[in-house]
Amino acid sequence: MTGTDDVLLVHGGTPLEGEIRVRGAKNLVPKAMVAALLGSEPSRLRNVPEIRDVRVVRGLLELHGVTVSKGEESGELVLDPSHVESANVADIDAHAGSSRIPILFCGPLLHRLGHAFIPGLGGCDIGGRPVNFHFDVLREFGATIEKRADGQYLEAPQRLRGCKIKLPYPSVGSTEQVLLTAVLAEGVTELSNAAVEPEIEDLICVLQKMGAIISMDTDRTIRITGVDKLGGYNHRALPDRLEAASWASAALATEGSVYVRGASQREMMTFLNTYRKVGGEFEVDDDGIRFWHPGGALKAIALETDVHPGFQTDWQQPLVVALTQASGLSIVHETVYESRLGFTSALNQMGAHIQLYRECLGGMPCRFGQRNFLHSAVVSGPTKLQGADLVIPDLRGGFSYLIAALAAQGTSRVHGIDLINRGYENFMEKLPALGARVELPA
Ligand SMILES: CC(=O)N[C@H]1[C@@H](OP(=O)(O)OP(=O)(O)OC[C@H]2O[C@@H](n3ccc(=O)[nH]c3=O)[C@H](O)[C@@H]2O)O[C@H](CO)[C@@H](O)[C@@H]1O
Ligand SMILES: C=C(OP(=O)(O)O)C(=O)O
Repeated sequence: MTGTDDVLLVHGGTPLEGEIRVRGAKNLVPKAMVAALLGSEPSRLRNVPEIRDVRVVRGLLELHGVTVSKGEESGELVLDPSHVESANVADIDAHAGSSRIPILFCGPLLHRLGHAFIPGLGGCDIGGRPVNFHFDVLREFGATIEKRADGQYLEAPQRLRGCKIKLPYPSVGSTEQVLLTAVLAEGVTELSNAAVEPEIEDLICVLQKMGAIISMDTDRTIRITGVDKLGGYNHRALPDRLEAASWASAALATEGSVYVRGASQREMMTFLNTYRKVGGEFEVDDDGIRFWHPGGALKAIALETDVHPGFQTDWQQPLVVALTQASGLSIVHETVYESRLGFTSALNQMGAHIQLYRECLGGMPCRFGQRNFLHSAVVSGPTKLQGADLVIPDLRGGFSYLIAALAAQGTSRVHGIDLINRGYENFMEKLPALGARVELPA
């Protein structure tokens, strides 16, 4: 999509009503695809959504000699890593800035080839997003790393060795880096202060199916006993709890009712508790969750994002739009990313009252409190939103703008909607299916 194709006209004021389906998680599927690189046999990944991040990783894997083809069922990919050793990666620069996933190729490529090249990373612009923990842990395993103008060059002079690592912060990507590296390293790796997001547990399930030996303690410690060889896997990806929560927030903000087929309660417990505190209703059945606005006033809340099992940061932006419709003062403390509240200035242009603060307005001081970042917000509501011209800043901020435009009176022009394809499967079909009045400009 380019030019006017990348703009969506949203005529607001209609509640979202109906049913949509979520498939596998954006934050698991690409990593499970990378895991296939570690195997000596083909892997089958099911419940794969058609989103840009999957296409990007597919391209990268193919460049590295993995044959990726469609399986028998819809949403199934077969990944055959038999030709990795003979791949020609001359075009890898074309993948620079595509997503955050290339950094996770380090361990698998070092095991298979003894070297790896990682181009510049992409991902949402919601903070500095350094990768220092990743490179620190790879050095612990015995890798050498050289930073050049075009990216990072890594080598494993000998087989990587298991080690004892403590992460400075329970980073999702760094935990995945350790997992994807330790499974074939020599000896035992003990990782403390690990991230334990549901997508990480699902990646551990994938690796265990391949033959890895991994245990998880209740105190954020993960132990991995390296093995000499891994096979393939057959796995159904866990559902996307982030997409599900986005549609739930859209139902609340537009005073609608949306059944999210595929949504799973277990991975969404913290979100569901918060949703109930705001005044949203939900009903869980075996196939999904219905979310709705029961009528009457929504309640203001205090909300702090955190690592799992806390309130996931990727749920924050869509829910903030619903909080503009709650009565009273809501407090939001973003503790995972230092710059994830910038999207609120456009909501203010639409009529919201959101004030940002550099202080930690939460129960506990976070890493950003003394560092001059606008990472807390006070949302006063309820406020009537008016349609506006909006430019999408990042993935969840983008979906939040769609929600705000749908909840607003009048028409909004939302620019940059292609970014939403990175993590929301078929959202352009799902919106009208829920009764949203959206159109591409003539
Ligand atoms: C593709 C994917 O799965 N993305 C998710 C992943 O991102 P990602 O894996 O990039 O997020 P991390 O958990 O690593 O980052 C969390 C925090 O740690 C910091 N940090 C991280 C690595 C590092 O080397 N140094 C460092 O300082 C980051 O700047 C950030 O402040 O987890 C995030 C937190 O749940 C989610 O919001 C993203 O949707
Ligand atoms: C921040 C996100 O993703 P990424 O890490 O891929 O930028 C997200 O999914 O909201």
